[in-house]
Amino acid sequence: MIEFPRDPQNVIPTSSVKIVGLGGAGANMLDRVALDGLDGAELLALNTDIRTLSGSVAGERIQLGRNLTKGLGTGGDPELGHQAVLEAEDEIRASLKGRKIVFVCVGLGGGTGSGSAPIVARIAREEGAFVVMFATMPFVFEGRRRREQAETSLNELAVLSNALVTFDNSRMGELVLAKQGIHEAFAAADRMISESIKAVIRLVVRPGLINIGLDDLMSALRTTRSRCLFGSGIARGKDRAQKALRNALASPLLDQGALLKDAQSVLVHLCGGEDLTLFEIELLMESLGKHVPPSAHVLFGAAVDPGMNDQLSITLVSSLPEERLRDRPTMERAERSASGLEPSVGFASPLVEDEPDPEPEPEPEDKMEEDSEPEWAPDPEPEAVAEPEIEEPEKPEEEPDEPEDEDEPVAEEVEEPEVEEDEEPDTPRSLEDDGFFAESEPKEEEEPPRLEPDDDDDAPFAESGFTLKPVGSKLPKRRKDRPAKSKEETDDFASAPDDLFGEGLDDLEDEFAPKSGKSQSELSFDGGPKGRFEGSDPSVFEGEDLDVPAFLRKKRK
Ligand SMILES: Nc1nc2c(ncn2[C@@H]2O[C@H](COP(=O)(O)OP(=O)(O)OP(=O)(O)O)[C@@H](O)[C@H]2O)c(=O)[nH]1
Repeated sequence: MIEFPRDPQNVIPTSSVKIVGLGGAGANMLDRVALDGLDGAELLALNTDIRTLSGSVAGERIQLGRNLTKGLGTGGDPELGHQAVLEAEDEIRASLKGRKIVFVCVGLGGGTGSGSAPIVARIAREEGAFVVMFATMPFVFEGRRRREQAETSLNELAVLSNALVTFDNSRMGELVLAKQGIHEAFAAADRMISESIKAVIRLVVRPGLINIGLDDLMSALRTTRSRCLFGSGIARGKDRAQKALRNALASPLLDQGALLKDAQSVLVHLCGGEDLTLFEIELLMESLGKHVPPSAHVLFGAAVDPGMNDQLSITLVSSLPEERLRDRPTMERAERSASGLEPSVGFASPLVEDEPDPEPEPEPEDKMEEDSEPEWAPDPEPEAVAEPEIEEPEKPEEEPDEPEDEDEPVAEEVEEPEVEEDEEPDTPRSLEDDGFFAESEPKEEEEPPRLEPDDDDDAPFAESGFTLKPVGSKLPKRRKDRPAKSKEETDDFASAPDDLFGEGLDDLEDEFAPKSGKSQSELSFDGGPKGRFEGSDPSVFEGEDLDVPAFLRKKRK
């Protein structure tokens, strides 16, 4: 018999792939991709801020707006970002020349990223590349202005990119615990994005038995105003196909697989070692079929990689229109609320399906398998990688699955989960307003914070599901008479966390300083009973009573 070697079709060499990071957030995402390790693909960082640019691990860096911003950021002005990138257009074009596929990572909402992303997409398209845009939307607490800037840019990107993958930072903030810092929230978001980028690159770049082409990818991510649904899991050993699928569905971006129920197309990629069997593939696809609608267009790809040894990985990519996302939690929360199964707001943990999956699964739920782990593994904390409850019979009393979160009852108090964009306050919310200084409140433990149903300030948290808990009315409001700040101070988010926390502490000091101008009265140290020394002679040395504290003796002189 003559052996016919299968030729991997449509393989894109990694050398024709470039990953571009725009602005501060893009640079951080790029760093994450590089640190997580991605062989072959070249990295290019573009930024106005020379300080951030020089710290980037990207092999290639281009400064934007050399003459315009002179090495500084744009201070949150997308128009400056737009002009700045035009200054470097020739350099960027030269760098992207000949690339077949260009991935662009950007955090929308600031000036450089929002202003330059559409231009970079245009240049890459003009050079003949397929452009996949990974964009984050700002956290809710960043305020309306940033969100509007992000929306404007997103609208342009929807037209200019071939595939647009959006991530909501707020949503990804759910990967960190309430008490973790904002840096952890960003880091968790970056890890998730990095995993998604790597998975998509694997899908289209790695030679496969059944390849997923760029057109398939485009079809899976076609919806313009959508959120990316992504999950990736890996497992080995007995039942590895089932375990890998379960781990992929455990990704918070899939809400335990619940969001796939509305997906119109789902891209599935399997990768295993040389022992990958057809039976495993069939089993896995059959199980997946229970999570996606029968009408969904399932794009399937598979690859054999000897390096996987006995492991099997599955990657799921899909997208869901934003309006569906808005509707869905509302309905689910209302239903659960009515059934008493769930607090009416604040789905801080990934959603659990209302009805258990009828599919009986052999694995016990009480532990994560030793030989399997979700590939994204963003957070060592237990609830982030909790086993999906899709296979368990209904256990209503176990539904709120985060007993360790002492702030959880706060969510139960709120009865009005829905907040429209328009209802956001006009002025950007400060971190103080949103309760970021919970830790600095000394009496936090004694007096648990209460969100009132009519408390508009706190409502955006309900919508976002972001797990940093507000302490509501206990915190001081930003002072109206604060002197105007410079543009960089106000808008350069690259330094925002430190700035904001610093400012916040100042505010707290100011707010709690005595308003009357009177100083606090002093406790008297002398004159009271002296306990066991009562009646004994004072210890006088060189005319000074040593029993009186030194600072009081000084005062008396
Ligand atoms: N995921 C993630 N998002 C970030 C990070 N840093 C900032 N962001 C988000 O990205 C948005 C834009 O921030 P930057 O990228 O720093 O801003 P820029 O595009 O460089 O613009 P300017 O600094 O205003 O010139 C912010 O509003 C945040 O929502 C990060 O490290 N990770």
